[in-house]
Amino acid sequence: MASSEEDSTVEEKENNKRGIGTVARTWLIFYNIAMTTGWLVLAIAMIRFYMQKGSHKGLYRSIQKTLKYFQTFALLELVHCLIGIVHTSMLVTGVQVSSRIFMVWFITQSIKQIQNEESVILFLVIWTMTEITRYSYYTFNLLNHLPYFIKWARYTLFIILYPVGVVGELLTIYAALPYVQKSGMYSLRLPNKYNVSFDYYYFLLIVMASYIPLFPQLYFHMLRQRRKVLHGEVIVEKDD
Ligand SMILES: CCCCCCCCCCCCC[C@@H](O)CC(=O)SCCNC(=O)CCNC(=O)[C@H](O)C(C)(C)COP(=O)(O)OP(=O)(O)OC[C@H]1O[C@@H](n2cnc3c(N)ncnc32)[C@H](O)[C@@H]1OP(=O)(O)O
Repeated sequence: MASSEEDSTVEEKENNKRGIGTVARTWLIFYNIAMTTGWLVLAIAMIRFYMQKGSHKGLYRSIQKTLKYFQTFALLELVHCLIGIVHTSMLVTGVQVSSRIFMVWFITQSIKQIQNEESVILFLVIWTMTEITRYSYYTFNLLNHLPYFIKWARYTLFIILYPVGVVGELLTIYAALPYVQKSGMYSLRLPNKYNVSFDYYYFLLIVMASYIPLFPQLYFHMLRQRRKVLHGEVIVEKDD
């Protein structure tokens, strides 16, 4: 009896340390386990596909449903941030999540002709490695049983994976450009009843250019997190 009271006090102290209650903590454990499982399922599906077919052609088509579900669920990360159950920047999370959603729904899913590009497989593999590590890190951390190698992997692998993932994404958008230009998809030409014009082709060029100022912000954010978590440095974050 005394020991279970002690256990719950330890748990309460841990929750207080993180500044979240038991309900929020339970939800986050469930969410992170679900996301780890989702990305593991994707990893296994990709490996099985490649082993059976010996080619990446058709791989995206075979995993698209799972990818769409789990990447779209990541929108909940903005909600977590908004309601204050995770202590992270809304801006950084917003850029990260929206760029992924955009890649899945408005590029790879919308433009079938590019689904067999090597660059699609590149970013898929990189995202999968990242997310398995990231969500398992959060899960073990919330359970207060965090193996050091997962912590190390979470705050080290991104050094290589992040830029490689960005290369995969940019090459994919680049491959989409001719199809977008030819089809005029998602574009609005004048004259029309709203009297506005929108050219998706030029929008994609702007998106590609926006990686130049935005990606370093994410990368340096992660480097600061790394110094804080792996080296215990006290970092005073600017209010972003
Ligand atoms: C509309 C068109 C838009 C187009 C925009 C174009 C702009 C393009 C520029 C952007 C390029 C992005 C490209 C990207 O997609 C490429 C890749 O991802 S490649 C793969 C490599 N990527 C990575 O390694 C980064 C992965 N992403 C992240 O890590 C996060 O998304 C990020 C928001 C970047 C950083 O995370 P965060 O600030 O949350 O850092 P921490 O993980 O250290 O967490 C901070 C604290 O919050 C707690 N936390 C966060 N999430 C959870 C959770 N789910 N459950 C529990 N706890 C959570 C965490 O524990 C920390 O708490 P504490 O400090 O108390 O320990």
